[in-house]
Amino acid sequence: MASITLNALAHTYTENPTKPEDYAIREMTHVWEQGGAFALLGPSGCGKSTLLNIISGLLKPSNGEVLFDGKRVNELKPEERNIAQVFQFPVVYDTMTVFDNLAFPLRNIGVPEYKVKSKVYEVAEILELSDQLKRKAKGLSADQKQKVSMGRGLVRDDVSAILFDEPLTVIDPQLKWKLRRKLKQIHEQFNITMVYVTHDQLEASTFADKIAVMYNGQIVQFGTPRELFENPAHTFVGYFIGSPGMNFFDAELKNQGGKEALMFGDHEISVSDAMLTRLKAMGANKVTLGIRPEFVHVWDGKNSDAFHVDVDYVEDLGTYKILSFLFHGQVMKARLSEDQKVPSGQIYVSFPEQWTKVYVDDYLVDLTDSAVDHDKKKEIQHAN
Ligand SMILES: Nc1ncnc2c1ncn2[C@@H]1O[C@H](COP(=O)(O)OP(=O)(O)OP(=O)(O)O)[C@@H](O)[C@H]1O
Repeated sequence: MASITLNALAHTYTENPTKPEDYAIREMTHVWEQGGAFALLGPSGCGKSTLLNIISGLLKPSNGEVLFDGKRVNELKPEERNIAQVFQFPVVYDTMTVFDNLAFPLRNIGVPEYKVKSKVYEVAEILELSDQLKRKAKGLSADQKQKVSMGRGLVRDDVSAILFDEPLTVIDPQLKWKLRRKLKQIHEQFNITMVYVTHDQLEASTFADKIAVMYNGQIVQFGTPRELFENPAHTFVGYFIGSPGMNFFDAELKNQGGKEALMFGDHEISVSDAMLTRLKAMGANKVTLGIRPEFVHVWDGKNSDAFHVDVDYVEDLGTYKILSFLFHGQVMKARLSEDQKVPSGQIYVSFPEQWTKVYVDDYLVDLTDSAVDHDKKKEIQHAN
């Protein structure tokens, strides 16, 4: 078991990189603490597999270091790193029995046979494979094979970490949920550092205590599922997490009757005085505002403090409804609870100040950070 540190790590597949886009991994420093259950979440092509392959040693990074428990491992071969990796597609030996497949990683490092037996039985029990041990792997279904693949990752006590690269891709939807729960249970039982790569937010949040959201070769936020939902640090996190994602609209900082205000067309959007002061100090005249559909307040009747908007349509999703409305010509969404009246025509909505997030150059303006910190985050993204 180990912590995994990525220190000023960057990777390019291009021989002579000249611009940030030439990097599959843009410079990042990141720590996966020992024993944690983590997810690496991001869309296709954002660099997830590249990062996993660098950690496991299948790929040599262009810059920076990988450290396990503080020790540099860049020069170690994959087999010397004690990392177990479970891939999208099962890696099993078809001609071997399930028992021999599970025993393989242990026999490979010369573990005595009595220990092999007890460990294989233990892992088979957890994965509900005990009654399959004598079967040849060839006859197993895809999800049983993937369980064997996972088991091969779990049998060794000496692994520093287990990396899962979209491990449930080939699993039936009904079984996915069960296996995800199983993995979580295994994590609690074994206390091994686990990094679970996926493009699926539900998979990430059911498995992981903390999720790293990756976008364009950068980890743009590392936080609990709740933090990512309530306080997206980057517009991409707002857009990618949640269903539907965050509403975004552009606003301008203007002087209205001697006082600064954030305006969206003719509408003044309510943010704190501290935020207005911060934006002025940053020289940020144009900002992006974000509010989750769950936090848009839809009033039942007329309200002088709310915006008067047009209902576009209402989508019924069973236990809740999504209302689409037009706000100054822009389509926005609000989530209605089951018991909420379905509005039509013209209605009143408001955006509670605490849930109206302000972004400058895609990064959250966080009043708990200094203005300098905001610029630093931007700089990191544009580094290399
Ligand atoms: N061997 C390679 N040679 C050149 N470019 C590559 C290579 N492997 C990946 N890339 C590029 O690096 C970027 C990151 O790819 P990577 O496979 O790491 O992303 P990913 O998030 O794992 O995507 P997916 O979920 O589709 O596998 C992409 O632009 C991809 O085209």
